[in-house]
Amino acid sequence: MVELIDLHKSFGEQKVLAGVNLKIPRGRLTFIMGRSGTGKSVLLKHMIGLLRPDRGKILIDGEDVTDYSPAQWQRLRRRFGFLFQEGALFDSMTVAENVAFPLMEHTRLSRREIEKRVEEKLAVVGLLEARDKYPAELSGGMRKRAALARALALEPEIILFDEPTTGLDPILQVSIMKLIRETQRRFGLTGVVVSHDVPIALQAADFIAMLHEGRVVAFGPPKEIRESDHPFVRQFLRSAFEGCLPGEGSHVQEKHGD
Ligand SMILES: Nc1ncnc2c1ncn2[C@@H]1O[C@H](COP(=O)(O)OP(=O)(O)OP(=O)(O)O)[C@@H](O)[C@H]1O
Repeated sequence: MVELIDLHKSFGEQKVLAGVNLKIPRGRLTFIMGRSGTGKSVLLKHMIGLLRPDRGKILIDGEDVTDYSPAQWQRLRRRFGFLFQEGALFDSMTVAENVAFPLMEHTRLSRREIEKRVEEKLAVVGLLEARDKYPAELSGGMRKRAALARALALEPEIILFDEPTTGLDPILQVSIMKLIRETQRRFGLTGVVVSHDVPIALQAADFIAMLHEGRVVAFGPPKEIRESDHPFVRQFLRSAFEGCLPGEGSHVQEKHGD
């Protein structure tokens, strides 16, 4: 569905993407992982035309969209939902108004249809009760759920999450990830998650792409990634489990212990 071919991107002297090849499988949840500053968000932004590559191609459903005009991208983007790190809600709007916003901007649905859609999406994320609250009155987890409802409002085929669990306590991290996973399955969405969280990724992902030094150095289901013999992948997984109590994560440490 989304295919990146030999994608290159530099900012001035800084080379960020150095030949990324990645096929995002349709209807599955793919995690993009890698160290901080390695270009995961930059990669995500190429998928929705917010950045243009210096070289390489972006295919969506087999169509080359690399040189789409801003107007073409804008139309295409209606098929995407986003939940960005800074994906702030509008503070001056209630939860329901926030979810309604993209519908008012991008559709010709009637007021009643919009209200119905907003209710549906708030029900999916368990926030119906908070519909008239303002973002400042919500906890961090509720804000993420509201942002998820907003991302779902346009009923996208593809949904992109940039660090959806950052800033939440470990229990909320798991519950948000579960919600993302359930929603993705329920609607058969193509999901892309950028995350640092190895245990969550190993549990929730259908596929994991490991980005390192500007390239995807490993791609596969969690089991394959776990068994990868790529030195960076091994180091990345091992670091995630360092500090665990003996026994926890030891399968990774045993396998990659050196
Ligand atoms: N618009 C831009 N202009 C200049 N440099 C940029 C721009 N966007 C990103 N960069 C640089 O590209 C590099 C990769 O950034 P990116 O945000 O993609 O990293 P990341 O892997 O998502 O990091 P993190 O995990 O910390 O969020 C960084 O060094 C960043 O400063």
